[in-house]
Amino acid sequence: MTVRLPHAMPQSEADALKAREKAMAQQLQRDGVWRHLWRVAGCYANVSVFDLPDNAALHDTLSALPLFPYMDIEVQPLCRHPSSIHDDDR
Ligand SMILES: O=C(O)CC1=CCC(=O)O1
Repeated sequence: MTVRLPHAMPQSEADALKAREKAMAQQLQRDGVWRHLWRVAGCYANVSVFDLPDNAALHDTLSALPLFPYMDIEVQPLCRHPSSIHDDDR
């Protein structure tokens, strides 16, 4: 996800959006839905792993994010690799 806030957006509006995004992201992590959240070094972007039952649920989750209107999102479907030794890849 790459965040592209308009330069003209007032700082207070941007700060409020980021605070709502953080609260939702942390709740989704507690719920086990947002499994990984990594900053892309040097960019206002992240790489995330979501655990959801299907594409419709992923779309509903992503489009409910407060920053959704201001993000370019690229989705790559993942599934368990047969050689993985990590239980949490299931
Ligand atoms: O900062 C970002 O990459 C966008 C974002 C995702 C979760 C969050 O709190 O901010």
